Amino acid sequence: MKIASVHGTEFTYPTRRSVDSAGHSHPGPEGTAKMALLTITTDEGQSGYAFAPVEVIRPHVLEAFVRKVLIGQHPFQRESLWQGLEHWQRGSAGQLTDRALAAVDQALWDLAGRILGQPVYRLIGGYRDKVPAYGSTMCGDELEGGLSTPDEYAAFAEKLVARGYKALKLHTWMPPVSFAPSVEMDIKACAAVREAVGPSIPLMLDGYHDYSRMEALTIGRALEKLNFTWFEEMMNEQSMASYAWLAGQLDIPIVGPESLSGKHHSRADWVAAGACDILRAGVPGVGGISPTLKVAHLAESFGMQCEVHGNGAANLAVCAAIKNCRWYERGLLHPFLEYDEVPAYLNTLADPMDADGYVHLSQRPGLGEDINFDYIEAHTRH
Ligand SMILES: O=C(O)[C@H](O)[C@@H](O)[C@@H](O)C(=O)NO
Ligand SMILES: [Mg+2]
Repeated sequence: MKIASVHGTEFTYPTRRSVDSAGHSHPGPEGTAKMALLTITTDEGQSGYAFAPVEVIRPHVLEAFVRKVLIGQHPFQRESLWQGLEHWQRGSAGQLTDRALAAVDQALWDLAGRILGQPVYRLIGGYRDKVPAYGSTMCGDELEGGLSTPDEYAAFAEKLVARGYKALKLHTWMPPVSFAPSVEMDIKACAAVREAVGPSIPLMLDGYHDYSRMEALTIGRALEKLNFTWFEEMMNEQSMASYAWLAGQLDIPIVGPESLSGKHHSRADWVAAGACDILRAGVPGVGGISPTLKVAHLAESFGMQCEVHGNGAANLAVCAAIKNCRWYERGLLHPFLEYDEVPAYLNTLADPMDADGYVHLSQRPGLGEDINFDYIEAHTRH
């Protein structure tokens, strides 16, 4: 069995999510977005799939790098294929991104599951069949009735608890919001949510990502008084020393790194430097399911949790495969958007959550995404 073809299909789909100048998503008018579906097919006709941003797996990336490494190789040789792609990254002038490696690794895992007739979460560990979710809000905004005031965060938090979430994470206000960043507003939002949901619901803050050490310390001390569960990405993650300093000043667990590049390599440095109390890795951000597992196993070796960054079938599979991840990040959520609405390119949700706050793993072979191939075909940009 060998990999015979690799191709990307660019398609459009309707969305009400828009992205601000800092890359944060917010509700917006009904519009059209683009997505790509990566398909890796063997010489025996079996295919594995992964969704990715169009620019991540654009034709140049597939032709200049991915096909050179994959074509003619056994599809189960994932580690060798991943290492081959990582080798190409250094000389790619930034064209071969970690997210491209992630899409390829994800599609190879999906392919293996489809060929073997097994869900990927069982192939990579199979620790549990359902995972408790925390509701992860969108970043704050200036939309009346949205997430524009501490009281609106509090009202939304009550709705999320009523929906079944057993924990909540606030993304608060960030530029370009006119009054952001604001230490005072962040603390007020956290206090309002704690007041609204009561003392027993685990709460986390993932606010502005570039506070100074003293600003972060002020917020951290307030979160300790509010009995928050963790404090995430409050300073520039390129300064590991700042995180090590803050972790030494606070009792509340510091979570990271999320956005930092360097895959499992940089995360090993954070553990060695004591820069975080809980490690963080997401499949798109660290280059795939395979390196995310390496981060999770690294964390476990040091007695640490690894909280997986982000939603989606691949992140969910990792959460279900390992013991040292407490939550699945379900989001991003907003009062104006219905997260449970199935995207047009799927037939069913990748992460259905029951009334008790558990997300159940699909038993479909592969990553379990119920892909609407007819929709994608009909909306493909040729
Ligand atoms: O910074 C962002 O765009 C969001 O916060 C996003 O990364 C969100 O998924 C997050 O930080 N989760 O922890
Ligand atoms: Mg985060």
